Amino acid sequence: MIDGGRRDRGDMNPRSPSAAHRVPCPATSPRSPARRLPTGFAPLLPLVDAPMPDTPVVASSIAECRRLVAEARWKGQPIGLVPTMGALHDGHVRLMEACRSRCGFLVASIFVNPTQFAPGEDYQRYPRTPDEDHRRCAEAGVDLIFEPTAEEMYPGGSSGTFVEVPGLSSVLEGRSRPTHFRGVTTVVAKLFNIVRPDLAAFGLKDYQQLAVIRRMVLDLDFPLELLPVPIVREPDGLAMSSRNRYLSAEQRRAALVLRRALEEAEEAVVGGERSADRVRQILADRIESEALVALDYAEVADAATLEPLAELPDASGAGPGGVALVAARVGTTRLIDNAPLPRPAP
Ligand SMILES: Nc1ncnc2c1ncn2[C@@H]1O[C@H](COP(=O)(O)OP(=O)(O)OP(=O)(O)O)[C@@H](O)[C@H]1O
Ligand SMILES: CC(C)(CO)[C@@H](O)C(=O)[O-]
Ligand code: BAL
Repeated sequence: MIDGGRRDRGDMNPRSPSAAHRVPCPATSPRSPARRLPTGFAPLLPLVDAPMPDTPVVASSIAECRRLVAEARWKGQPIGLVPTMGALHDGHVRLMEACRSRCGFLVASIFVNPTQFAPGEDYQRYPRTPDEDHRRCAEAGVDLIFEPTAEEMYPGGSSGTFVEVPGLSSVLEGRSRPTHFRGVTTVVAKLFNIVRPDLAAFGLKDYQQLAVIRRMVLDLDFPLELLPVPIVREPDGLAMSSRNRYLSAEQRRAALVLRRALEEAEEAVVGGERSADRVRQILADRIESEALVALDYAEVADAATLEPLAELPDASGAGPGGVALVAARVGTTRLIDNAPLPRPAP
């Protein structure tokens, strides 16, 4: 059972500074007024072995991560986990804040997972911003950053075992990225086994990813609660994404068409449209009207099973109803977005 908010981190100092170290907390952080030390001391902070309650510890080994989480669990603190691939933005911070408010000890993992990238995808050039990531984690109240190397997670370079959720993994994103979700579920299963969280937060921006992970948790009896977090958008509506930084100013403007298409689909359904095909057409027409954007898919699916709908379920029924999901390329950058569709009046 998750309860919490209580933060007792006084014993969190790692005994082995070589295996885990503390993130120097920014002097401006509201969380750590006691840590405003003279500048000259800053480089020594990771080596100091005295309690420093408001800064995350960074563990790069599985053993160290397990040891630190075990200490917190032993103290009765509910454990929260936010898995990320780094290049953190406000969407990630929202996940951390949502999880923070429900747990006593918050772990954020930062790992660009090679097994979810196909050859030719952007694994090598995926943005890596460790210093800024650590600063954001500190501000968001993360207690432990788990930041392993690829060799630590996949000794020898690959995994001998994969976790797969067939069906759900092969539609939509899975059609364009056939090995993607197998890599996601494998690494998330590993993270769940390493951290053994009570609560794990995932963003609704990656709607299908959450559906796949939910199914894995159910089928493999992971003893944890999933916390879905709504999409965080830029003020102009673009869904925040680490990959947005690949976009030129012109592409950034063009990418707004994804959100506009979703808004038009919602408006059509509010106006009484029941045909999923017509809503798909609205999505596709809007996205294809933007010359810099190449549509990958525009789907209207059941919000729980992700099966394509023929008709949008009306307000006489119960349950989640429909969801519109879109993916497109803007130059070489692949972006996704989605929106729940309201239930039209019967
Ligand atoms: N705008 C957002 N709103 C809510 N959650 C988000 C948002 N962006 C990412 N997340 C969530 O953060 C977690 C980590 O995602 P990830 O590190 O891949 O970031 P990302 O911005 O989605 O990157 P990418 O550009 O590679 O898709 C996932 O659960 C993801 O759904
Ligand atoms: C869940 C995840 C961290 C697994 O690598 C990744 O797919 C992501 O960042 O959404
Ligand atoms: N957020 C999804 C990670 C990926 O595209 O690989």
